[in-house]
Amino acid sequence: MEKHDLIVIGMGPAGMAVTAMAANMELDVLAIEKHKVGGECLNYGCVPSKALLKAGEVNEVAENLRQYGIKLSGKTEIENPLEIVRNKVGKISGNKTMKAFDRAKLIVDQGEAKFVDKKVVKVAGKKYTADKIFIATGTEPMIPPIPGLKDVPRLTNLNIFEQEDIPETLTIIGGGAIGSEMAQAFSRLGAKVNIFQIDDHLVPTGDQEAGKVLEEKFKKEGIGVHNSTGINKVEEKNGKIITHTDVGVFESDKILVATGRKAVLEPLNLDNAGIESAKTGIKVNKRLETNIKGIYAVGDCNGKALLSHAAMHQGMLALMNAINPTPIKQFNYDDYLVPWSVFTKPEIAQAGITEKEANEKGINYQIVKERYEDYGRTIADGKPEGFVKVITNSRGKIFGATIVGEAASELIHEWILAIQHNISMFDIMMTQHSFPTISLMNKRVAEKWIMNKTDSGIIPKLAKKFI
Ligand SMILES: Cc1cc2nc3c(=O)[nH]c(=O)nc-3n(C[C@H](O)[C@H](O)[C@H](O)COP(=O)(O)OP(=O)(O)OC[C@H]3O[C@@H](n4cnc5c(N)ncnc54)[C@H](O)[C@@H]3O)c2cc1C
Ligand SMILES: NC(=O)c1ccc[n+]([C@@H]2O[C@H](COP(=O)([O-])OP(=O)(O)OC[C@H]3O[C@@H](n4cnc5c(N)ncnc54)[C@H](O)[C@@H]3O)[C@@H](O)[C@H]2O)c1
Repeated sequence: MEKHDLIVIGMGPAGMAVTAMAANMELDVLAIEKHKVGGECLNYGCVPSKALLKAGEVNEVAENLRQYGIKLSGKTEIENPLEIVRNKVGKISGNKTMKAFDRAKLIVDQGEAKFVDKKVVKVAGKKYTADKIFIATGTEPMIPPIPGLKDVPRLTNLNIFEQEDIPETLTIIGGGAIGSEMAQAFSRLGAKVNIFQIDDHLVPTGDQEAGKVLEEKFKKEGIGVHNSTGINKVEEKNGKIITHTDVGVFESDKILVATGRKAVLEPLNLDNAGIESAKTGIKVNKRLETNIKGIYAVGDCNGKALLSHAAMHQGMLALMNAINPTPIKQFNYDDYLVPWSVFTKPEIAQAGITEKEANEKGINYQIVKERYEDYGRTIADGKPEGFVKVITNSRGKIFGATIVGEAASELIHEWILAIQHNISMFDIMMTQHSFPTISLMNKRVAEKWIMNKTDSGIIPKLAKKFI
């Protein structure tokens, strides 16, 4: 039987991180991918969705040039944005990406890897063994049990980017990350979009107020947002999709289902290796090791965070744990905060806990908020929607930050750094940020925290005394 140092199952962001790092360390790696290298993220997720959002943004800017004093003679015409998106994905997944795996052995598109026992994996009729095995098999779209939904032609992230044209009308079930991003991308490229979701605000895992800012923008752009709405039935009639909801019956050309994800573990035959799993994914400890020594599960398949950067980070940590001879100084996944960003306009980004979570945890906190509409740069840019909201306390300890607005996905990293390394509001205030960057909003909110202090209490009294 062929023996390797490492076997990696699945070549999305998590598996790619393990494979590239291990091969770079001159370990002998076998990576097995049943479909395409790049996984969900590169082929059907992050990359095509961001490319389509960019096409939508460019069209929106072109259609609204008047706000900058520019007149466009004629109208923009939507030609082939989905084809351009596919070309971009093709370019990224080409030689440049594959070069990172030059030193590894890859088995791609030869079927699923399956456990034979805790040391042996089988693919395409051949058995392989390794000292360490990394499972990085990701998730698939979860289709909710809405009557009729399984019987109509439906879109998920797996086929939405394969369409030829932008549909005239699009129903989206789900107002989370995928639903919100795709609603704005397709709407800005000409589709009439309606979102239906059971939650009460867009991007429901995040801050409610931020979700409402996004909803207001969506409504201005003509996107229908139907929160807390049940869907009773979906059917196809004369080539149209008919969606029966609590708030009426809606007809559309296409329907996109974006209602969360599920790990598909049956094909792996985990039982043969005695690996434990739950409904949310493969069970792992803090070191990302399964209940079977030497077998790790990283990325979406363990259900800890459904995000590419988290998947890559987990891959890196698990590999470092696997090659670390000291059982004491292992890398603990829970020590590292996971930021997230939704790339709509305005963007929503989160670090640490939300206001709702602070309440649930009974934390004695105060909120400091700085609005985009009060800052010269964002007004000059024509991007006045949004805010930076920080959950802190009287000593300036930072528990969480929510940003909704232009460049939120960039600004959030300062707060991740602050929370993870115990940097305070005072430290942020004392750090120069160049003017007029949007990042300066972070310093302005820290200054506001100090101003709130100086508005009352001992500081004004001392200032008066010593002036
Ligand atoms: C539309 C969309 C947009 C997204 N946008 C973002 C974003 O902007 N930012 C972000 O951080 N995240 C985003 N995500 C989430 C991100 O795509 C996932 O978190 C990430 O892909 C998870 O990586 P992974 O390696 O764990 O799994 P995956 O990327 O799902 O890769 C798993 C791989 O394993 C393979 N596989 C499965 N079973 C087997 C088997 N038995 N044998 C061999 N191979 C197997 C699969 O074919 C797949 O290639 C988005 C997701 C979607 C759907
Ligand atoms: N920018 C990003 O980082 C990004 C972008 C896209 C996806 N993702 C990742 O992909 C994951 C999946 O995204 P998603 O949007 O599918 O899920 P999600 O968990 O973000 O949102 C699920 C949505 O589906 C709705 N829903 C669930 N069941 C329903 C039902 N029966 N009827 C009506 N509505 C229903 C919920 O109300 C919610 O709005 C996310 O957790 C996220 O981590 C990340």
